[in-house]
Amino acid sequence: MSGSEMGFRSFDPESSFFSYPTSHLHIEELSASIVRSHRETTQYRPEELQALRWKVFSREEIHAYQSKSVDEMWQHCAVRLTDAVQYVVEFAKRIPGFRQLCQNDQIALLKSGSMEVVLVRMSRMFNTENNTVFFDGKFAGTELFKSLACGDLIAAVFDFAHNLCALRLTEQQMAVFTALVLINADRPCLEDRERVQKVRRDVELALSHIMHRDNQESLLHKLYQRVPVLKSLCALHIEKLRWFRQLYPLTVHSLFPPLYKELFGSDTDIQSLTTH
Ligand SMILES: O=C(O)[C@H]1CC[C@H](C(=O)N2CC[C@@]3(S(=O)(=O)c4ccc(F)cc4)c4ccc(OCc5c(F)cccc5Cl)cc4CC[C@@H]23)CC1
Repeated sequence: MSGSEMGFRSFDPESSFFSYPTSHLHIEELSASIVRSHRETTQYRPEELQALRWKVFSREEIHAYQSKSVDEMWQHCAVRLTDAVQYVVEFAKRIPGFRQLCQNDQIALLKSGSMEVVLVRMSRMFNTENNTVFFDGKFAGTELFKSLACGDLIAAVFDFAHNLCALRLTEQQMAVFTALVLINADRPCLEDRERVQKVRRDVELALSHIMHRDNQESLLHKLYQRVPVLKSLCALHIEKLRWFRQLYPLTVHSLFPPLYKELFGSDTDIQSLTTH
């Protein structure tokens, strides 16, 4: 295979232009557009979160959350999760290559990956010094979520956020990592797996390019190690939702956001995720 077929323009001795392998330029552009999409579709900037870092809930406020009924607190979190997922849908739509995928595959990737991206994004909202997460305008510890009656899931969600937050990813690294979490050719129900793999390949190159540039290649394997934990967290969430729906079928049916039910309810077809 010749250089030009591999996407390399040969050096032209006449012109002063020393050509980069086009793939490098393409990867640079891809990284920049993913970072821009991330910045445009996250609800809080790192500097805002930094400024709010020590704004924690008072004992009375925590008690108020703990006094909520199970179904009320579940509904509250379901609404917040659905809101966060909508930002992830916006993020996905702005990733070059994602929109070129067929509608079915865009929806399949969002259905299986959006919760994982939200959980990765949550690590930006975490304070490892007092083990709290930004929630409803202040930082909250696990005890605030007691009325959800799923302490093991909450503990696992906090644990994941803590470990990822401890890696101190930059916004650029976080942006490209979330694109990688989303664009996964092993997801179920994909029509054109090859196409997804091709888009993923470029995002993988973008992540290693950024980590190399930041001299933090050692973080790459730590990041890849966190991915299976995401999968188990989402499985645990679905398991808890089944338990919750048995107890409170009406709450789920009439008070949970339709998008939440489409994403996390069992095999309902997706209406509101259509990404045109
Ligand atoms: O876009 C941004 O910038 C950010 C905005 C804020 C986003 C964020 O952190 N989040 C979006 C909503 C929220 S949360 O803030 O409500 C929250 C909930 C529990 C926690 F321990 C911590 C936070 C959330 C909601 C439900 C959930 O699983 C489904 C679920 C359960 F697990 C358990 C019971 C009921 C339900 Cl339904 C998991 C998470 C984790 C991510 C959290 C992250 C992205």
